[in-house]
Formats: sequence, C-alpha cells, structure tokens
Amino acid sequence: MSTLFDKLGGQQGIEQLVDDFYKRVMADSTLNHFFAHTDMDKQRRHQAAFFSLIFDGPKQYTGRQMEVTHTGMNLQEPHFEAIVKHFRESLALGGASSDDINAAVDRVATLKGSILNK
Ligand code: HEM
Repeated sequence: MSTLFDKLGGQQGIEQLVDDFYKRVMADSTLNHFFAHTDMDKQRRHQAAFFSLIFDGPKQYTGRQMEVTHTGMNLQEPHFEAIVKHFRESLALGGASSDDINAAVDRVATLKGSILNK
C-alpha cells in the first residue's frame, strides 16, 4: 500500500507543495506578518520534513514540536482555517485527488490543539 507521502509525489511532490503553499501564505496579509522574522528557506525545509513525517514518508524532521514552535504566537481558529485553505489549494494545484486532499487535511487537523492558543 502506498503511503500518503507517495501519493503526493514523494519528496519532490512535497517540496513543490511546500513552495506553492508558502507563496500563498506569504501573499496573505492575515498570515504573513507571523513570518516577518522567519528564515523561509529553513522554514520550507522543516515543513517539507514535517509533512514527510505526518504523511508516513521518511522520518527526517529535526525541528521543534508544534506546541513549542507556535508558543507566543497566539494563533486562533481563523489563522488555522486560512492555512488549511492555502494548503488545500496547493494540493489541488499539484494534482492530488480529492480523497488524498481530505486525508492530508485530516492529518493536519489533528494538530490544531497543539498549535492554537499557545
Ligand atoms: C495556524 C496558522 C499557523 C501560523 C500563522 C504558523 C506560523 C509559524 C511560524 C511564524 C513559524 C516560524 C517560527 C520561527 O521562525 O521560529 C512556524 C513554524 C513551524 N510551523 Fe507553523 N504556523 C501555523 C500552522 C502550522 C500548521 C498547521 C503546521 C503543520 C502542518 C505548522 C508547522 C510548522 C513547522 C513544521 C514549523 C517549523 C518548526 C521549526 O523550525 O522548529 N504550522 N509556524
């Protein structure tokens, strides 16, 4: 059985997904200010490794835990919804099926409690 990581195009697919996703995030004025002091090359690397982890690809993530890295940002539901919208659009652009999009969004949604109100 192929993993969600494989279905989304493996390492290359995930890297393209992350590139497109952060283009959308950085064009969104409700979100981009959070990243004003973030090294975006490192962010893209860490996000690609994190997606690989949560989509059952290689376990290569060396960044911080979700609770820790989002502490002090006071992220709220609308921020999370905006992220999910961009994520869905990037997945669709990459040609993912609606089943795979929903499966990927479900995995991300399990992290909500670890990310919001920290
Ligand atoms: C709710 C909206 C979100 C906002 C505004 C947000 C914002 C940020 C920011 C600004 C950073 C960089 C922190 C720094 O520069 O040190 C970061 C790190 C990170 N975020 Fe988020 N985030 C959100 C949701 C998410 C979600 C849903 C995920 C997972 C799918 C996620 C995964 C990560 C990862 C993997 C890192 C890197 C941690 C590290 O480098 O150690 N974030 N986030």
